[in-house]
Amino acid sequence: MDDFLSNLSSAMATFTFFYSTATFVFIYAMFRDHFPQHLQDDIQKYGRKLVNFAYPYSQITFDEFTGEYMRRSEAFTAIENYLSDKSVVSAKRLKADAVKDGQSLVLSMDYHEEVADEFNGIKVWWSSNRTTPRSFQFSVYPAVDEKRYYKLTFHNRHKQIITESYLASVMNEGKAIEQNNRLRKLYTNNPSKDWNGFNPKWSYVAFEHPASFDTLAMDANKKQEIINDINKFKMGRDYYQSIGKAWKRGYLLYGPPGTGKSTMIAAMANHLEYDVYDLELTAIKDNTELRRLLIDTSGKSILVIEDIDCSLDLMGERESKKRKIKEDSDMDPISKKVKKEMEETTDGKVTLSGVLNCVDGLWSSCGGERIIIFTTNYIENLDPALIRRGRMDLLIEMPFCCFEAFKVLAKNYLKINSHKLFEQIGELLGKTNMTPADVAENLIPKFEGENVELRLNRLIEALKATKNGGARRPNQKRKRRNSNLTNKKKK
Ligand SMILES: Nc1ncnc2c1ncn2[C@@H]1O[C@H](COP(=O)(O)OP(=O)(O)OP(=O)(O)O)[C@@H](O)[C@H]1O
Ligand SMILES: [Mg+2]
Repeated sequence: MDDFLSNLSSAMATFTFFYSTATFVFIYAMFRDHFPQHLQDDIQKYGRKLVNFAYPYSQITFDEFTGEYMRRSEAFTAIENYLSDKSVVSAKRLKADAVKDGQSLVLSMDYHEEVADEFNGIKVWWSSNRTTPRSFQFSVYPAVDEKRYYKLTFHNRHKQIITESYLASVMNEGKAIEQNNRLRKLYTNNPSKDWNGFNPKWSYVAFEHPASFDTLAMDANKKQEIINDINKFKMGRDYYQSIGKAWKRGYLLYGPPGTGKSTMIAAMANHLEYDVYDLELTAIKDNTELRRLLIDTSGKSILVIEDIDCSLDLMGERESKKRKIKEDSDMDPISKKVKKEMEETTDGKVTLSGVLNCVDGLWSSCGGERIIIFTTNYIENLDPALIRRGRMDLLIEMPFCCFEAFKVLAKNYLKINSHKLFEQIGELLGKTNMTPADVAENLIPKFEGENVELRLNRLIEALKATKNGGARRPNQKRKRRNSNLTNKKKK
């Protein structure tokens, strides 16, 4: 009997629902067809006021993926981090994600959970949501049309303070938490032929290079100038905004092999706590691919292009341009236009000026706090127009080992600040071109327990041999090798 009654009441409820919906649709159609437009507008206006009166709350939605290229939204990530702690306290259902490559766990609220937050005495509510795919799909990968988003709900009368102050504080706090949780990464670009939905443009390993400015061997004043420059850059958000310049800086490191260019990049990345993108230009076909790669990089990062003399065709870039102008002057205007388009799109070989233009254009418009570093062993091969101020902000020479640099290496490798043999070594270094890498090699113990004096004497012998022409020539031609920054297998 109970079953019968409950079935009857549910049937009646369904009937009532359909009946009222049909009535509403009918009345709405009458209203739309027969009422004059101005009356409809007034009624809608008052209707909205009534709804606002009955439900005086506003909502803001933050989607996980946004924009034409469907990049993961920075706001979404910041909110996720911001809500992490609050969720642990108040949400009933939590999700766990591994961060720092599985070294620790971050908890966040599960879908369709809600947590409350307070800002200057104002109460707001955050909910975590996802829309599931419309059709059933059997796949091991996440559904492509699944959308995740956060929704913020607050009273209408607090709209101004929420949109102007609360959200900014959520973003700042969320980004700070992310900075603490994240594992710093060294990215390398994959060959463009392999890019697809499941193979990303960049692969990464954990960036665990131990270099620091303390262990970097070079002239102390020069080192301090570089540290000041990058510190000023890191703190310069408002400055760059006030002068209307993109928040980016370009360095060119030049010097013979083994003078510490890659070590300097690692020291900079560690000092700034930035990720590193090691861009291998030979794996890219044209400027379009370069643009796609650069769009896929994040802020707080250093983009490195090592050995540009080996990666790019820089020699005579101007010469070939001059030649082209002469050839073009013999052509009719239509052929000229077609040729120009072909050169810009299909031919589109990557050049240093192409890279700089791309970086200037993209980074001026999408986010800041980025450094680009080029390295070369042969600065004399670069077109002076490309390394002028404004294109490269600072040229940093990494020279052969001087006495001051040696003292840093002695402290690193031998744990000493002075020794009776230092004077002789200083004299020899003044007359010899030996790289810090070669000096370091002589200071490393060759057998268990080799003492300091033996190692210093070996260095003295090597310096004497170099002085007499026995050392390897630093200016030998060579091909681009794997970056010295890479320290682990890719993921
Ligand atoms: N200035 C330096 N300070 C401390 N260590 C250095 C320095 N220069 C070289 N070394 C040591 O020598 C090794 C090679 O140096 P590094 O790879 O940084 O040279 P490089 O200038 O990048 O050379 P290349 O032009 O061949 O890429 C480093 O692993 C480091 O141990
Ligand atoms: Mg190097």
